[in-house]
Amino acid sequence: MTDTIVRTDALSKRYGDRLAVDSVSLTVRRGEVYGFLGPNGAGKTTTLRMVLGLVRPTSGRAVVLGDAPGSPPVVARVGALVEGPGFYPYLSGRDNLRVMARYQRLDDRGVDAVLDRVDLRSRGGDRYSRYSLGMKQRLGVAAALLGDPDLLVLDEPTNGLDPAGMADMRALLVDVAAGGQTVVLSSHLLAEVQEVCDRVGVIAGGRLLAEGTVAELRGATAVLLRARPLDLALAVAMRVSGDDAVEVVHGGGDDALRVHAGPELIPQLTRELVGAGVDVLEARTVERSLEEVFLAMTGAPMTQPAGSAR
Ligand SMILES: Nc1ncnc2c1ncn2[C@@H]1O[C@H](COP(=O)(O)OP(=O)(O)OP(=O)(O)O)[C@@H](O)[C@H]1O
Repeated sequence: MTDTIVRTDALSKRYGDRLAVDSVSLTVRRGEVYGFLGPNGAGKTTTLRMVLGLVRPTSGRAVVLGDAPGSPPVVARVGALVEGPGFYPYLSGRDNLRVMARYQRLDDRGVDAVLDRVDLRSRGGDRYSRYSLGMKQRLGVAAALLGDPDLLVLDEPTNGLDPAGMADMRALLVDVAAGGQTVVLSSHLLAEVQEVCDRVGVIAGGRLLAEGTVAELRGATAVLLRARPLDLALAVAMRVSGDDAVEVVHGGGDDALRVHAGPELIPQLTRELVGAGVDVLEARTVERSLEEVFLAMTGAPMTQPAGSAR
């Protein structure tokens, strides 16, 4: 069995003169939670739709579970939540899933199992229209889990959820991946992707800008140093770690040094600084957030203005 669950090669989609997805080549491996991250309009949904066989690529191709997207053997092994699922408001969550199970020629027994997995069993008899948004989203994941698929594709599964609902959803996705299923989710929320995903693909303007683990994308850690006097500290830090490895960072009237080095340099740095008569107020390691990484890659902030998320 191959360990590559999804592979796209130069996958592109053009709508009129707009290239919605521009030569995206990504790889999703078995058992991981893969985050497809980008601002609204970046091309996430279109890419996921091509991976699901719902949209035909203009050029390039996708291979899913070793086969063409949308082919019957692949469809049977993929569960998806792309755009709101069509649930009947007046039926209970359980009955909605029963309808879907029948539609997929699955027997009813799996219904309670998936309700259990999304922690909705005790509320399975309630009408869908009475569910909170978080419960509705979890029911959507339950529907995608029917038939025990190898791959779960979720478009913005936490969109619109409150922090508690997001935390529930994250825990659910980690649990799904721990059970051996592969999860691909899209999101425009960096913090969320940072917390839950093993690997991330960053997309903007239809192009895949980077792909890797969160740690790889953030790059090496740095040491943040608050010391006085700063100019003497700068000279010492440059002597210890090289001229190019030190920069002055300005923040709220409290300038500090950022030294591009790992935590193993902190003892030597502080020793030399103190030896040179510098007062060391703080020395700690810092990692770039994905937000900073995104900014460095695109020159534009990732965060959307409030209310612009769909
Ligand atoms: N059916 C379509 N016809 C024309 N243009 C489309 C169509 N679907 C998407 N687009 C355009 O393609 C671009 C990418 O859209 P897409 O929905 O894939 O982005 P996204 O990253 O999923 O964003 P969002 O989070 O807002 O859904 C957008 O500019 C969008 O307007």
